[in-house]
Amino acid sequence: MHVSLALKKRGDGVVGLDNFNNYYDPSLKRARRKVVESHGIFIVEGDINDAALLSKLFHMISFTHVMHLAAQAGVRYAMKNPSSYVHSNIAGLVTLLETCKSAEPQPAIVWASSSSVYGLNTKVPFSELDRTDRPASLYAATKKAGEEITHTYNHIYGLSITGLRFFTVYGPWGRPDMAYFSFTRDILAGKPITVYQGPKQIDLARDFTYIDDIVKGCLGSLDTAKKSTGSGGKKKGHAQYRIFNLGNTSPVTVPNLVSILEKLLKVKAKVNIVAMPGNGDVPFTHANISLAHKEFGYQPTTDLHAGLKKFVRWYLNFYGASADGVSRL
Ligand SMILES: NC(=O)c1ccc[n+]([C@@H]2O[C@H](COP(=O)([O-])OP(=O)(O)OC[C@H]3O[C@@H](n4cnc5c(N)ncnc54)[C@H](O)[C@@H]3O)[C@@H](O)[C@H]2O)c1
Ligand SMILES: O=C(O)[C@H]1O[C@H](OP(=O)(O)OP(=O)(O)OC[C@H]2O[C@@H](n3ccc(=O)[nH]c3=O)[C@H](O)[C@@H]2O)[C@H](O)[C@@H](O)[C@H]1O
Repeated sequence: MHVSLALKKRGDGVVGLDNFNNYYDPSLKRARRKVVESHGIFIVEGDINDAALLSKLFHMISFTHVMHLAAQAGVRYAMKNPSSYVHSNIAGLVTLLETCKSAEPQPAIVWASSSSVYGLNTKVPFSELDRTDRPASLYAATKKAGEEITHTYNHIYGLSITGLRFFTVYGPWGRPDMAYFSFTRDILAGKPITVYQGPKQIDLARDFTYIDDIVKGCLGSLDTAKKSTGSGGKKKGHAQYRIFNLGNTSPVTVPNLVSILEKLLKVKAKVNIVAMPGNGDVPFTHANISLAHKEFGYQPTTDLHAGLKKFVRWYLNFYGASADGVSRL
């Protein structure tokens, strides 16, 4: 949503595609659709596995770029519904790449990988050159596989491809399954929240990255993603294959996230602290963002307090003062 609005605002033509699945409340997805369509962005309802639909779209429109964000997200849900990750993050990606390599001309592709590919790395901050062969979750493994699969489409068909490893993105219109969102909902409803703790009771920490900073990184990488040199599936010159971290400048612990929310919501949280279950979570993430900064000037400017303040303002407006998680729009 945010990327498409930013592209439209600067004058780009934008067409979106989403299958509006029910991983979380589809009414939130449809509310986003209303916002983007009110700005003249057309959203096609469909699945990236629908090769015929993609082919029809690419015959109708000569896309110069593809910003591929469609995926089954969420680290912990992979243990409940593994096939959804294969469907969207592997099969769906390949279907999209097959369409792009045959397109005339081939679009430059920028797609969302994930900080989770760093898996069980302990060297921080994570650099793009660090090992990524020990994913801790199926989600992470599908994103790592995506990086390997996109590399082959660059190598064989000359597709220009950039992978962006986002680090725990949050902000207005975000995802209800993520901690910042579900904690806000439950704290306001007076329900207990569960805070996971790592080995030896260490606090878990994330490089929480505000959505507006991520959008700037996406547009920066789109602008520097040189168009492919191939056309119609035939490789010509050497096209770009790039990977960048898009994170923040310093990680914040989950207990600190909770205390910021308590202050913003003016409600004391009821916290159950439990040992981090073996659910694919990693104790911490922290990005080295120097490569994205050097290549396209990526520089996050929103710290967690400022970002959560904007998120809470949106949340109370969208769900209303009762904030019971039911949209009033
Ligand atoms: N939010 C984060 O913290 C974070 C961090 C790292 C990477 N990412 C990646 O960024 C991208 C966007 O994530 P998000 O957090 O906005 O999640 P999201 O679930 O809100 O957005 C993904 C969208 O893709 C759609 N979708 C899923 N499978 C599809 C399919 N097969 N066909 C068509 N549409 C499909 C969903 O309906 C959803 O609207 C994802 O690729 C995710 O893995 C997110
Ligand atoms: O950067 C990524 O690539 C990933 O970012 C995001 O994953 P995470 O960083 O795990 O975000 P999130 O679930 O908000 O948990 C935040 C913290 O709260 C802890 N957490 C979580 C839930 C809970 O009930 N209690 C708790 O302590 C939890 O253990 C963690 O320490 C995306 O969801 C995912 O799609 C992926 O893309």
